[in-house]
Amino acid sequence: MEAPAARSEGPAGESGPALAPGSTSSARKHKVCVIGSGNWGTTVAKLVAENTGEHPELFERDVQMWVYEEQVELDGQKHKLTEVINTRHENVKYLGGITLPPNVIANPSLQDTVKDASIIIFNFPHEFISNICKQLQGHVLPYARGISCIKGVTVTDDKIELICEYIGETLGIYCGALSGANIASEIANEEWCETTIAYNVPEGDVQTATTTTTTTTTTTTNGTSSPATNGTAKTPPSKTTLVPVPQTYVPLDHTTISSLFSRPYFTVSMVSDVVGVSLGGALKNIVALACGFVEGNGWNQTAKTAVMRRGMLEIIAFARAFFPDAIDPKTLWEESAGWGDMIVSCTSARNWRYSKMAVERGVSVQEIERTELNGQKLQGISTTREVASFLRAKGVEEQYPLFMAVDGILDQKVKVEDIPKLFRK
Ligand SMILES: NC(=O)C1=CN([C@@H]2O[C@H](COP(=O)(O)OP(=O)(O)OC[C@H]3O[C@@H](n4cnc5c(N)ncnc54)[C@H](O)[C@@H]3O)[C@@H](O)[C@H]2O)C=CC1
Ligand SMILES: O=C(CO)COP(=O)(O)O
Repeated sequence: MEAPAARSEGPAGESGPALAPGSTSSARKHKVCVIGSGNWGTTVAKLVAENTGEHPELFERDVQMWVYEEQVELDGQKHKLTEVINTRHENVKYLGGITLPPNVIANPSLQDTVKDASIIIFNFPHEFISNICKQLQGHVLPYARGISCIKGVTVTDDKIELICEYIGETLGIYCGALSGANIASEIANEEWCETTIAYNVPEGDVQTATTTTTTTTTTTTNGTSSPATNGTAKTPPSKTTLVPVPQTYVPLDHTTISSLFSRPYFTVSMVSDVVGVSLGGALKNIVALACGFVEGNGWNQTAKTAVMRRGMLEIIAFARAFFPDAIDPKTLWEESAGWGDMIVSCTSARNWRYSKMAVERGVSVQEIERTELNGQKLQGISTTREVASFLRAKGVEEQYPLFMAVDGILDQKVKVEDIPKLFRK
């Protein structure tokens, strides 16, 4: 194996802004890293690294990608996954067959990955959030900003938090959310799709005419902005006192964030509804499991459509009940993070595919996750568990019959064929 790709030179210190090659501006560029290297983590690292390479005036070129280190077998020998990624430029375990840009650099150290990063992209299965955040505490720049691509929630007894809220509070930074109808393998193959990024530029960060904490803009791939329709959403008040991004940096606004994620094959819509974007992505995984169960049971598209419709009603009810000031109902209707994600998740994504397989084979979906996914995770399983336990703690489980039925099916206490009875008046 050839030597691992070298790290790029460190960023300039507070007093010495790094100048982009060929840039006439003295603004300090952002250093970007990705925490997570699964199917979606690696895909997002690929697309942002393409952009950091194409926008040297905005971003440092190299993107450190944290890899949960493991051994992989290649040519009859065991190798560290990080070494394989850095030499073959391919994540052979989680995104085989896709060549990564050489400026994606696999790093087994969490602390080293986030060192000097002003933009941190969080992208790993949500069950690891607490452990990872604990290890990151005290190691991120005080003014770093996050984008969570994670679909899930965190629940402690009768308290529920969005993943981006949890990250923000644990690390003392602001964190937005990216979610949409996004199948990693298709995007890695550069097939076109859309996504939604919810980001409220924190007060005190550099602002431009098109980005404020209360105004939403929709930024297209060509960088134009237009007024968005869902500008009424409010972000839950942050309990954290934020350190502003220093004015020496390139402004960290909707335009810069859009430039980091937009690709010709990845259309980004920037909004402000962090709750709608986060909950749409997290809760649709419960509905996707239900759709797989129903289809695996031999029922067809009409039954599945009923489940999707019922599921969306429960998502909206859940958001209104537990995040009452923050959800903008338009997000779920108009954004990729709403109905778009619901449709793709219930017709072709992993939670649907493997829950269908479980019923067809007569085994549990947990067993299928263990035997068929080669380390990938079905987020619907843990999200269902967490949401059901939260609803029980709140004493409102009867108001969410579909969510609770999925929990019962996972426990083998409810039969798939009993689902229609739950909705009889
Ligand atoms: N794969 C997809 O098409 C999409 C996934 N997402 C979301 O992205 C998030 C990340 O999912 P993927 O990248 O697909 O992951 P994945 O399911 O493909 O991979 C699992 C990952 O977990 C890591 N891991 C295993 N044990 C660990 C531990 N103890 N601590 C930390 N990490 C550990 C593995 O190294 C691997 O990177 C999820 O919330 C998912 O819902 C969102 C959109 C699309
Ligand atoms: O979120 C996704 C599609 O938008 C991917 O869902 P799965 O994790 O079920 O593959």
